[in-house]
This record gives sequence, structure tokens and C-alpha cells, in this order.
Amino acid sequence: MSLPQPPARAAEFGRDALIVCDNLVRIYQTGSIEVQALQGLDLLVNAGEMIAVVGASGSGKSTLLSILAGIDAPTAGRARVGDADLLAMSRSDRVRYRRHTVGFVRQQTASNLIPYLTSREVIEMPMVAARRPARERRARADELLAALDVGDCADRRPGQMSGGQQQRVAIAVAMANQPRVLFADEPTGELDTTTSAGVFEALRHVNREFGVTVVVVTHDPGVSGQVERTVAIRDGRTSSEVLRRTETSSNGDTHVIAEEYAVMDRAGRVQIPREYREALDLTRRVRLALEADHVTIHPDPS
Ligand SMILES: Nc1ncnc2c1ncn2[C@@H]1O[C@H](COP(=O)(O)OP(=O)(O)OP(=O)(O)O)[C@@H](O)[C@H]1O
Repeated sequence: MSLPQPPARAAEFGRDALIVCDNLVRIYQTGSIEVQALQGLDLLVNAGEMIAVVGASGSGKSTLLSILAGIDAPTAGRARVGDADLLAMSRSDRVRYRRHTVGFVRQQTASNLIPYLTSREVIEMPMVAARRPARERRARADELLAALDVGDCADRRPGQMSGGQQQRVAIAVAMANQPRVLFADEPTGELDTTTSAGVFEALRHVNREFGVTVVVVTHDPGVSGQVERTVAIRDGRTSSEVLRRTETSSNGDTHVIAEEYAVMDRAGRVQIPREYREALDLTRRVRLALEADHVTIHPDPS
């Protein structure tokens, strides 16, 4: 059998992606204890995508988001968002990046807003920092309040709004300076199911309406099940991805098809799920065979 020929020179990893994490490492040092929160994580996100990031507690989700949002700095590897190289940014580049390129929504509704400012005032704040003229600030705040369905909250302070309304205003604040990417870390974590669905719909709306790329960390399977791509992180690495697409059958019914993929790192390593390993008693040594369009893995007969 003749094998397909590899391309003459491999293109740069993620050349066309908006977000690129290549072998990303983040080590926290507390006294003599070292924690490897990210252990060589690879991730690509295209412009305009909306993805969910899931994983057990401590798997590295918040660390990843903090790095991509320019809040934390990686220890090694490569992280790029648009033209911004997150390992090589100066302090002033970082301020500009956080002000213009990305927006961030946190889990705690209270920490996204300021108790003594009205929604309109807090949405205008990032635009004041970016020195936008008053008329433009007002028009953008009105546009966002309407798009997020909180027009009636323009003159209210956080204490006068529900949790769901506060998170919608928080999304408006994050969108104020027209960022390319919106990061949300468990944005529905403090909300009940119905309110969560509304906030998640608001994220989908800004993704569609304003074309902003959205990366949302969530524990909620109801939330992760509604995006086209869910990336799972395990032990500081991307372990699997679920891709979803909608198909219409001949009688006009639509249904969502979800397919799970294992993620292969750049050295070619793939993690085989435990249930597969146990089902076929795959242990230390397996036999690989290259077929015309796939690879098979067999248990070691000996
Ligand atoms: N500032 C820090 N100093 C020391 N260790 C940290 C720090 N931040 C995170 N860690 C550790 O890094 C690992 C990854 O943490 P991270 O918060 O990214 O996980 P997570 O997946 O977001 O968890 P959760 O779902 O519980 O929020 C954990 O072992 C955590 O204890």
C-alpha cells in the first residue's frame, strides 16, 4: 500500500486561527510547592466561533482564561490572540490588549459591576478609559443595553437588578470597546437554570450579532450542549472535543448530531478513554496499523 505523502513543509501551527495556544505551560510556585496548572496545552479557536471549555475542578480552565484575557502570564509555550503575543507583551501592551482586544465576564455577578454606578455609567467606563467621545459612548451604551435586553436597567444600580440582569449588563461592559474576543468564566454559575439559559442566550446573541468570538468556561452541561464545539481539559491539557451540527431529515425535522473527538498533541500523542481501554483490555502495549483512511489500535495478543 502506498502511504499518503506529508506536505513538503508543515504550515505554522494555527496560522489562520484567532486564538492559538501551543504547548502552553503555567506553573504556580507557592513556597516550595509547584503546581503545574497547564502542562503543554494546545488549543485553536477561529474568529467568530463560540466554544465552551469544560473540565473537572482544578483542571486548569480558569488559568487558561486568565492567560488569554491578559490577566495572568504563561510560564512557557506560545499563546497568541490576533496579533498579540501573550508571552512577549510589555506592561503597556497588556493594558491596551485588555482594554481593546478582549472582554471578560466573571462568575460573581457582584464583581463584574460597581455598586454605586448605574448600568449606563459602568458600560461607559471602559470607553472613558479608551477616550471615546461622550456622544459615541452614549450611543454604544444604548445599543448594548438594547441588544442585551436590559434597556430598562440603564439607570439602575446592581442592587436594583436581578442576577440575570446584572450578568447581561456585565456582558455589555465587556463588549463596550468592541473586543475581538469575549471570555466568560462560569458566567451562569450563581444563577438558577432558567436565568442561566437567558444569560447564555445573551452570549450567543452577541456572538451572532456583533461577530465577537466567545470562549465560555462552564460546568453546566445544558450550556456546553448548546455550542458547536466543546473543548474538555484534563490535567492542564486539552483531552477531547465534541463537535455538534444540526441536520434536517427528509421529513423536515431538525436534530443535533454530537461527535466526540480525541485531541492529538503535536507530538502525535492521543489519550484513549478509560472505558475503551478497559473494554478491550488495552494495557501498556498496543498494535497500530495504518489503513487507507484511518488507523486501528489492537490489544497486544501476547
Ligand atoms: N494563584 C495560584 N497559586 C497556586 N496554585 C494555583 C493558583 N491558581 C490556580 N492554582 C492551581 O492550578 C490548578 C488549576 O487551577 P484552575 O483554577 O485553573 O482550575 P479550574 O479548572 O478553573 O478549577 P475550578 O473549576 O475549580 O475553577 C489547581 O491545582 C489550582 O489549585
